[in-house]
Amino acid sequence: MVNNQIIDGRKVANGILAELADQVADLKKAGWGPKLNSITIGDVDAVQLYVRNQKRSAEKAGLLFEEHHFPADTTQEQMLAAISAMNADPRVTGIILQRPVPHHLSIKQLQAAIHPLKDVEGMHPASIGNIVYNEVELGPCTAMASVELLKRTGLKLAGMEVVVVGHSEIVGKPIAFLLMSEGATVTVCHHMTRNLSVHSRRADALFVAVGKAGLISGDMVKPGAAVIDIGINQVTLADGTTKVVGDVDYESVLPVCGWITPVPGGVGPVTVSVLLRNAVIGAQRQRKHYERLFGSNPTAAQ
Ligand SMILES: NC(=O)C1=CN([C@@H]2O[C@H](COP(=O)(O)OP(=O)(O)OC[C@H]3O[C@@H](n4cnc5c(N)ncnc54)[C@H](OP(=O)(O)O)[C@@H]3O)[C@@H](O)[C@H]2O)C=CC1
Ligand SMILES: Nc1nc(=O)c2c([nH]1)NC[C@@H]1CN(c3ccc(C(=O)N[C@@H](CCC(=O)O)C(=O)O)cc3)C=[N+]21
Repeated sequence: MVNNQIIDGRKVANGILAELADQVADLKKAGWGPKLNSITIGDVDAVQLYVRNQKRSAEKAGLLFEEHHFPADTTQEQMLAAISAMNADPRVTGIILQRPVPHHLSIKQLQAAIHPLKDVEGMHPASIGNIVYNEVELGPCTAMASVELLKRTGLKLAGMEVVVVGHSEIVGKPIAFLLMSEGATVTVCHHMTRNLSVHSRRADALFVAVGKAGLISGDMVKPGAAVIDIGINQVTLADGTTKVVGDVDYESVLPVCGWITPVPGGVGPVTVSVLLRNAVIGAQRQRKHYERLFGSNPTAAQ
C-alpha cells in the first residue's frame, strides 16, 4: 500500500517531553532533580545549533542544562580531568559529549571516562553492550528516536525486512541492534556495499544515516516502504541560499513510499526528546543506586 504519510517528528517529540513532567517532579521532590552537563570541544556551528535545541527542550521539561565549551586545542588530559570533575559532582546527574570532537582527541577514551551511571547516551563501552543483551530502555538517542518513529507507523516489526544504510557506532550499528531485539530481519549497508539499490529496494523499512544529500532516490525504494531519514546536510541552492536536507531525495521518494520522516521536523526533534528521557532514566537509576547504599535523602522536600 502506498499512502505517502509524513511522520511528524515534532509531535512525537512533544509527546515524549509531556510524559516526562511527572517523573521530573518526583525526582525533584526527592532531591534528585536531573542536571545534564553538555560538553562541546572546538567550534562546530551545526553542533551549537543542536545544543541550543537541547537546552530549550531541557528547560521545557524542567531539567537543568549546563553548557561546557572547551577550545579546540584542549588536550586529552585536560578533557579527562574535566569529565572526572563532573563524575565526582553529585549535582550532575548526566553528561553528554557532543560529537564530533577535534581529531587530536580520542573520542572513545573520552566516552569511556564518563561514569556509566551518568552516561545519558548509553555510549560508554559498558552501556552500549546492554542493547546486545536486549536491555533497550536507555540507548544512543538518535538510534532510539529512529526506531521509535518506525514504531509510530503501527507496522509490525517482528519478521520485517529492514535495511540500515550507514554503520557508525552512534547511529547505524545501534539501530541494527535495536531492530534485531524487535524481531526484524536486518541488513546493514555501508560504503563497501556493492549494490545499494538491490538491498534498499527489498526493504519494508529503510533507515538512512550517511550524511550524503540525495543518496536515496525514489527508484531505490520499495513502494509502500517506511523511510526514516536520519541524515542532516546543509546544501547551497542555485540562488546562493542554504537549506538543511536529509540523505533522502524527498521529492522523488515521497510518491513511492508509505511513510517518510521529513528533514527538518523528523528524527532531529525526537533525538532531543529521547536525550532528555534518557537523562531522567539516568537520574532515576542514580537515585536507586544511592538509596540502596545509603537510604533516602533526609534533606529532600516531603
Ligand atoms: N538527526 C539526528 O539526530 C542526527 C543526525 N545525524 C546525521 O546522520 C548522518 C550520519 O551520521 P553518523 O552516523 O554520525 O556519520 P558517520 O560519518 O560516522 O557515518 C556515516 C556512515 O555512512 C556510511 N557511508 C558512507 N558513504 C556511504 C555510501 N555511499 N553508501 C552507503 N553508506 C555509506 C559510512 O560507512 P563506512 O564507515 O564504511 O565508510 C558510515 O558507516 C549525518 O548526516 C549526521 O549529520 C547524526 C547524528 C544525529
Ligand atoms: N554525542 C552526540 N549525540 C548526538 O545525538 C549528536 C551529537 N553528538 N552531535 C550532533 C548530532 C546531531 N544531533 C541533532 C540533534 C537535534 C537536531 C534537531 O533538533 N533538528 C531539528 C532542527 C534542525 C534545524 O533547524 O536545522 C530538525 O531536524 O527539525 C538535529 C540533530 C544530535 N547529535
